[in-house]
Amino acid sequence: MTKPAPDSLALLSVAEMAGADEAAIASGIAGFALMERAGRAVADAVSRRGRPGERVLVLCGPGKNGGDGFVAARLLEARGFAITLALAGERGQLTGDAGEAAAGWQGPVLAVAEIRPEDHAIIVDALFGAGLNRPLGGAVAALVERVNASDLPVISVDVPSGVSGDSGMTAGPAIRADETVTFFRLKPGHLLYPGRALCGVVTLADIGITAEMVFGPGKPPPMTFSNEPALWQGQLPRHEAGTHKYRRGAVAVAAGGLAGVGAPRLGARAALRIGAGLATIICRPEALATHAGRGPDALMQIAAADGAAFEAALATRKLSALLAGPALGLDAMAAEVVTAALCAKLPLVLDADALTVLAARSELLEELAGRRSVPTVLTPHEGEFLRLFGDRAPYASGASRLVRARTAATATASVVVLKGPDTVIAAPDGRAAINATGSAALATAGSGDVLGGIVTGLLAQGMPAFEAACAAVWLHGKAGEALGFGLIADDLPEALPGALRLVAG
Ligand SMILES: NC(=O)C1=CN([C@@H]2O[C@H](COP(=O)(O)OP(=O)(O)OC[C@H]3O[C@@H](n4cnc5c(N)ncnc54)[C@H](O)[C@@H]3O)[C@@H](O)[C@H]2O)[C@H](O)CC1
Ligand SMILES: [K+]
Repeated sequence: MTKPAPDSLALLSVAEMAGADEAAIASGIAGFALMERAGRAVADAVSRRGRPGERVLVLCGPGKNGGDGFVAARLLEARGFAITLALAGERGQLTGDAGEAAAGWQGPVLAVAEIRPEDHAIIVDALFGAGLNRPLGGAVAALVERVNASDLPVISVDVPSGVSGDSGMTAGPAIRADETVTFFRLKPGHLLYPGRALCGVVTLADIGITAEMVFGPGKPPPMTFSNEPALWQGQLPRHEAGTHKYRRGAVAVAAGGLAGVGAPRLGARAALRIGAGLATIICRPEALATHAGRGPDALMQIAAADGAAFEAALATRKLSALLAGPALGLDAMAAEVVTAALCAKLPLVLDADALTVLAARSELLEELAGRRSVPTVLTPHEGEFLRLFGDRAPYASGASRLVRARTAATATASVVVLKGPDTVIAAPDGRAAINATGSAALATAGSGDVLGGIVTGLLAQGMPAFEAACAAVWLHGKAGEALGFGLIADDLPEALPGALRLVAG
């Protein structure tokens, strides 16, 4: 059993965050005390950006997000800022902690239609947070557009108004913030686009809720994480001094013919660079000479003329993991290779063409579900995901990437890496992680082939599938960051030793 992931990386859904609130209150902290601390954290963020005397516009909504705003307004006025407070809603409707916070505000409460954002230096967005339950409309939507058009610095409370805390998605207008102050733990919406971009810098404030209260004995373990080294570093392969190449695992990469020689080699090189002891390309006979003529010398190649020969090649080699997909082809031979790959009891990564082949043959998808006991990782990008799972709920591209990846992982009994600028890694057991490393520089031909090779290389060294996929995505991103724009996929394997040094214990 792998050691439990650190709760410091936990991401909490809106509902889980409400549970954290309740746990804190059950432990004896008054709900209003939480709001006071939340409002203070917001006031501190404004104080870091502005100077007393400056005009601050505080936009409050009808619920507790607005309550945080009322507290922040009161504290900022006491610090010498000139506060304009506007309420989207009726003051008489404010109840509970928000009503108490509003009662603490002695200044005027304007209507949304009365204010001019442009007359201020800083704007606090305390309109909607965890309670957003429909697209912003009417006067509030118009206000959001005016705030965004003002180009003034905006500090959002909890999440930018209009952004879903669970998915990061926006169904209508949404505030574009320079900074978002949130509480206790991040939400998925802080790391999933467009929410991640709309948040600006996310500041995590301690409002008195402790890990003990939320993750302590008897509480369910966290299942959603920010993809950071602490999540998998302990499972990275370690090689003692006396090791040898066979101990470091042997990778095979199923390749196609002459049409795509480069892609499988990128995967194989990445597997070697991440630490696999051996890598062999199994290609079609017409491509053998081409593969043989290319470096690195550590890379071997053999030919397989059909599915049976491929299966025999797998059976006669002491392999530890297999990558199938990069430039595999989409013809009958490719389908035979994917079938053989699924039937071999080898840790397996399916990428690119193998996913397209899988999508075209539903019987193979059933084979996948039968591989419960063998580590299997699928690494689709958006298009491959939709081809595999269809564009219907809950897989549809309009749904939360977290939900989509999780559902796919359960359906295929495989780890699913839904690639993108906010790659989500989901395991069949319900765990999921959202990645934040990398940059647009990685959107280049062959980048995915390298990622597939890194995952395969880590599986070959015995790393569990979910942790191997999380580590691979993180390292791939870091390699891309180190190289920056101008990188081509060929550079990525060579940048892996540097990325590994960031996490080498
Ligand atoms: N531990 C914590 O996380 C703390 C969180 N706090 C703050 O509480 C809010 C959540 O407050 P809640 O009252 O549940 O919801 P909101 O204030 O976000 O929304 C208010 C209300 O608005 C209605 N509504 C929803 N969507 C729309 C819409 N599109 N148009 C109009 N009206 C809408 C709906 O009825 C909502 O109930 C959280 O974000 C934190 O900021 C605590 O203050 C501190 C501890
Ligand atoms: K907000």
